[in-house]
Amino acid sequence: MKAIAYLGPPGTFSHEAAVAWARRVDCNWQAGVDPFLACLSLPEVLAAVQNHQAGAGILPVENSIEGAVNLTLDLILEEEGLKVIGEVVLPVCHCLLSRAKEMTAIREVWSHPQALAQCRHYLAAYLPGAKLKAVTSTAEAAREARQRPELAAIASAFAARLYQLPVLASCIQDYQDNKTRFWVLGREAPSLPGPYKTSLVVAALANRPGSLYAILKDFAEAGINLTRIESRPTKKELGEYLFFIDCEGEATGSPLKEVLAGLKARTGLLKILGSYSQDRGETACS
Ligand SMILES: O=C(O)C(=O)C[C@]1(C(=O)O)C=C[C@@H](O)C=C1
Repeated sequence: MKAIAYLGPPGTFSHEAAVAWARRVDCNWQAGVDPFLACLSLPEVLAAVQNHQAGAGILPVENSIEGAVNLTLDLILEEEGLKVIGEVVLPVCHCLLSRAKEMTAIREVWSHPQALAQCRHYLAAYLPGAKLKAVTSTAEAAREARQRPELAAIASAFAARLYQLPVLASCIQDYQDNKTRFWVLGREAPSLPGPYKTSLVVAALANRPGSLYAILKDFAEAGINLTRIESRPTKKELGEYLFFIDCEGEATGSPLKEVLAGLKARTGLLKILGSYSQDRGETACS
């Protein structure tokens, strides 16, 4: 079994999602071999899978507070050889980690931009004077907070244990039931029980009235439930969009198979990103 690549360093939420995925697929790891590969960025996670350094890669795709992770959508759109082989829905409980003796001693708060955004109200209420700094991951911020007591990191309880940092406050996200959904990228989906989901990207042939409606109508008439729709600019013309759609069912099974065949003939672009076992979000918090 090859490694699972994730956004590092160790202790990120992506690391927790990688652990959850390894448990789900019941990996039989070789004793003494680290089954996880920490990468510096999302493009590096993808590259590790592309060049066979890793068998799977974990990419955050959406968060219940902040919405889409656009970089992931753009990376997967350009990707040719890999597909979405799974998903992990992770509860995200943010903690304030610091060696500061009291809150008034905190001069800076570091974290991943998504985490800073998810805790916007807390930061405005409790640390209004602190300088906010966006870094590559929550664990990177925790690593720095270990070195500098005037700095606090927003990161997980898992990172607090790993970097031996005091937890000054926990569950500081602006909405309590915070979750991030990750895609697992790879070559072949493992055989896991259903229900299944399919992710795809579609673009209308022309920018005219009813073109998106015509796409959605096919799903509705076939009784297929859409679980998500997200638009991204085509990057070619202002006002032109691609639609990332997640729906229930497998691309090779009826009635989705017939709907996709119909769409292929009538749309400007149809890219199937993958069919995979649905995660009902039962993964436990760190
Ligand atoms: O920095 C981390 O811990 C990550 O795994 C990245 C990331 C993200 O990109 O959204 C993952 C989950 C949380 O939403 C916050 C940050």
